[in-house]
Amino acid sequence: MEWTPEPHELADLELLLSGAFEPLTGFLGHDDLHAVHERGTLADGTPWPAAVTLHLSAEVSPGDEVTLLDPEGLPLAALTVAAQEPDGLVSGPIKGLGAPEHGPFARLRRTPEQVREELGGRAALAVTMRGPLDDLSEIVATARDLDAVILLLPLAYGEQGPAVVRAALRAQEKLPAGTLVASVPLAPREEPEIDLELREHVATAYGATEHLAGPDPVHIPGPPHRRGLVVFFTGLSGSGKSTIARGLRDVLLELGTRTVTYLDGDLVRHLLSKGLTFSKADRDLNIRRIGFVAAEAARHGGLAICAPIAPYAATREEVREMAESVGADFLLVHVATPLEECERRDRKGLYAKARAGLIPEFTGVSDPYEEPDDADLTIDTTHLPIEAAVSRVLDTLKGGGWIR
Ligand SMILES: Nc1ncnc2c1ncn2[C@@H]1O[C@H](COP(=O)(O)OS(=O)(=O)O)[C@@H](OP(=O)(O)O)[C@H]1O
Ligand SMILES: Nc1ncnc2c1ncn2[C@@H]1O[C@H](COP(=O)(O)OP(=O)(O)O)[C@@H](O)[C@H]1O
Repeated sequence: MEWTPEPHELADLELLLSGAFEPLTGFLGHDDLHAVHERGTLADGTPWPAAVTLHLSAEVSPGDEVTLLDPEGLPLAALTVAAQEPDGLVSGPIKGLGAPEHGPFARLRRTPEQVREELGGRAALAVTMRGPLDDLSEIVATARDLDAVILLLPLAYGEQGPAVVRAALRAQEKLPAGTLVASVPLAPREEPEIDLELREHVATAYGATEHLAGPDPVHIPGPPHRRGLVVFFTGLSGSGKSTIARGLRDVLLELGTRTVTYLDGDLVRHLLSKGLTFSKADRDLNIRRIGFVAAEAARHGGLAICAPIAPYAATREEVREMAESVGADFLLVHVATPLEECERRDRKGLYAKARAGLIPEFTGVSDPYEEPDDADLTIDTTHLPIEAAVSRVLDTLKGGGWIR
């Protein structure tokens, strides 16, 4: 079978294949993980600080071969399953099928072996970096004391990856001639001590005789009016989502201070999600697609407005995570007009049809709507003029500093 691992798993896979995670040769299984958590070693006692795992939600059996793909479908490795835990974690040896040779600064992704060869047995001071180096003098002095070559290892992972490599190249220009740079896709670990220990292991694999950890990057988020924002309306059919969303879009366009992307419900169902039904799987896919486009707009500082029913809490949460993962904010507006009122309005005559059994799986009638408990704003439009509803959203945006 084929499987596309998550981004952090793919990063670990690359390090497993390149030898940067030596002595590991594959994803860890139950006994090794237990030992790592308990003692900071593998089951056989070899020091190893961090979990390196792969989660596979499909069921596999020992001996099965799984082809691991990158998000574009390129085969990266073959995993021979040793075991699968009840929670889906899969262990087993892996074999590389092709080097991932694309992406920014791919030419700087050298294997530990290549770097060690270049060092040719000289002492090396490795500096692992997750952000710019603010003090080069300490590095220069340490390298001089040790009579060592400086090896900058930008830990290029995720959105910030290219920026970290650029910081390493800038530092390289100011450091002594002969300073090497190799980019390492090491995903950060949650616990700082474990992250640091893992960085040391990786640095050693690259031939370091000494390791310095660069300073943690300082994340100063931009002011809210420059940050991306996804305003996500959810509610029953006829609750007023589109009416309020359109009103909001128009006011924002009149103000002219933000770039607005309006993902009109009809447009979505007729273009982006054409052909999808109202089954749970298709509704989820519809919402994920909307979330993906909205997050892309917000990634570049845009303000995206979406107004689907989005009946499932877990899927709404996924969209929140998609927005936040690109550094944008997410605002959930629950248009909480009760079913009776939506049905009384019945603008499109759909509730009548649903009651008559002509439309199956109709939200609120014969299909679920999970009320949000995490809404940033809740609006019941039963006795509210449209302008007042739009004003409530605008006030929230002003209050949060998203518009000025
Ligand atoms: N079975 C069923 N259930 C709910 N809604 C239905 C259904 N069939 C068609 N419609 C019409 O489709 C609109 C909802 O589409 P969404 O894309 O917002 O739905 S979802 O978020 O994917 O659940 C919704 O439009 P709005 O009234 O604008 O919400 C309905 O008119
Ligand atoms: N305060 C309000 N906000 C939004 N819509 C309202 C309000 N009061 C009455 N309505 C009416 O309710 C209906 C909502 O329809 P629509 O916006 O298409 O809902 P949805 O997109 O949630 O299906 C419209 O006919 C609209 O005029």
